[in-house]
Amino acid sequence: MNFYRDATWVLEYVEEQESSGRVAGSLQTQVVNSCKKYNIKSNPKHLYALLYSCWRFKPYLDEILKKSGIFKDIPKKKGKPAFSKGTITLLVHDLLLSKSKRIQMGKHPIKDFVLKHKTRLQSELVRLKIKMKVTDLSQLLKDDSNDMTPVRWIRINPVRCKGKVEEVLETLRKKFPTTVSHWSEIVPGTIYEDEFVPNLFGVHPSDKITSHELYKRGKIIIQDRASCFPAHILNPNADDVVIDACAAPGNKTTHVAAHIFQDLMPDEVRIHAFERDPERAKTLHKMVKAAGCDKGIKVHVGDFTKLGKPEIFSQVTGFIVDPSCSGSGIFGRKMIDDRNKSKEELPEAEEEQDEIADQDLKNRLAKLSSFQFEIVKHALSFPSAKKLVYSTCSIHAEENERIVIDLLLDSKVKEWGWRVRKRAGVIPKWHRRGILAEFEEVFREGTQAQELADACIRVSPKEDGGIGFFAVCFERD
Ligand SMILES: C[S@@+](CC[C@H](N)C(=O)[O-])C[C@H]1O[C@@H](n2cnc3c(N)ncnc32)[C@H](O)[C@@H]1O
Repeated sequence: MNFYRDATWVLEYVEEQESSGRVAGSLQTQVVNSCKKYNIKSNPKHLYALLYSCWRFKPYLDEILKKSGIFKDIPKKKGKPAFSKGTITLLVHDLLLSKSKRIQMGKHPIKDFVLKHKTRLQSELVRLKIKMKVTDLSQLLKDDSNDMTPVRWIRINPVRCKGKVEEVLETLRKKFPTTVSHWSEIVPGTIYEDEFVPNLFGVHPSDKITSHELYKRGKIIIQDRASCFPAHILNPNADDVVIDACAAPGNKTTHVAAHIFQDLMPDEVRIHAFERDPERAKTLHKMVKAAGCDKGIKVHVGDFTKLGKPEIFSQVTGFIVDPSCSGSGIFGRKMIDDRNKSKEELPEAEEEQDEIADQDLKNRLAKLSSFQFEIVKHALSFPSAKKLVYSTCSIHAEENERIVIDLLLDSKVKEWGWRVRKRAGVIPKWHRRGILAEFEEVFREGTQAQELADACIRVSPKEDGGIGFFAVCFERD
């Protein structure tokens, strides 16, 4: 029973995150986060496997559960339902849809309750299969085997290397003796040295990194290439004081630290990392510590737009703003996004379903983009700030180019003297830039639209060797 109880907590956590529009990261991340939050003892891999399958089948499971009337039958204990709907859903999943078609627990009242409804549940499953014209519900699931990163990116963390980066390189060369000249040539056992971000390497996703000593000692950090772009573009030096406005889990924060402190142990706070979610802030704390930067980075738990007062942080010169976004560029979210699309009802008519999904997405993007605009604008109001990198792992223009346009048109942002840094200062050799048509809609004269599109960086998911991404740099004199 303990396993199903733990799985119920995880399921409820994921559903709560999803319904509040706060889903940050993949389902895997959600499972790990909820295990931490509830101090869950069950094996996260087993929980993920159940949740993954349950999540994929959820619209069909919901239909079977509804038609079977099982929820109406839940007995009451002290006036409250004796069994949780979430746990029943998981048990029914295992009974009808798992490989073994068995509920994996010993004798328990909730198991007896579900088994009492077995015949009804099975006949609803048969009815649904006939309605959907399939012999197995798995035929209705979308293929998400593509929803994986093509490259595992790792960067050397100089702060933990104490001036001996060369030794780490040596160890990496021993582990991966063959160097390839393009990330697309990576096969197990080979390594690629990135041409855009220093000290960044690509290896095959099947090569185990997390069990390696370098990783355990914080000397290497797993971080997607595109996610390394913001700190590389900001390029802070020892004189800078930086705010990371949306910091957890801390990849960009620790990368900023690598620039500011390089291979010296930090001895004073030069980075302020804000994180609104207390649970994610715990992960941030851990990552900062593991990277050896805890003396140089102060974590502030709370909303940056409220805690981060310009008059308090008047010495801050640079910003990383990487707020919550739709996450449409990242891997491992496909089933979350598919579920978002299909949660209204079962696909009666494809077109109707597409319309509902389009409207849902538009509403979600409208909410996200107004938050993204506000948080960047707040950061731009800091008196000594000279440079700010805004980024998302979204592929939608609403969260990317259109935020840049709205900020450039904002009277306060103009008054504060901000402009967009040109391509020459934003990884000029990177081939994929912002969407020109978005800027042309607004900036119709001369070459301004082209310059603005060129100033932005876009990374296409998979095609460019990792997650989908967007980055732009604002600067002023
Ligand atoms: C995309 S994630 C950041 C990833 C991080 N930059 C990294 O590279 O590891 C966005 C984070 O911002 C946090 N967040 C959202 N709104 C915030 C706010 N107003 N103030 C502080 N943190 C916020 C979310 O909880 C989430 O952890």
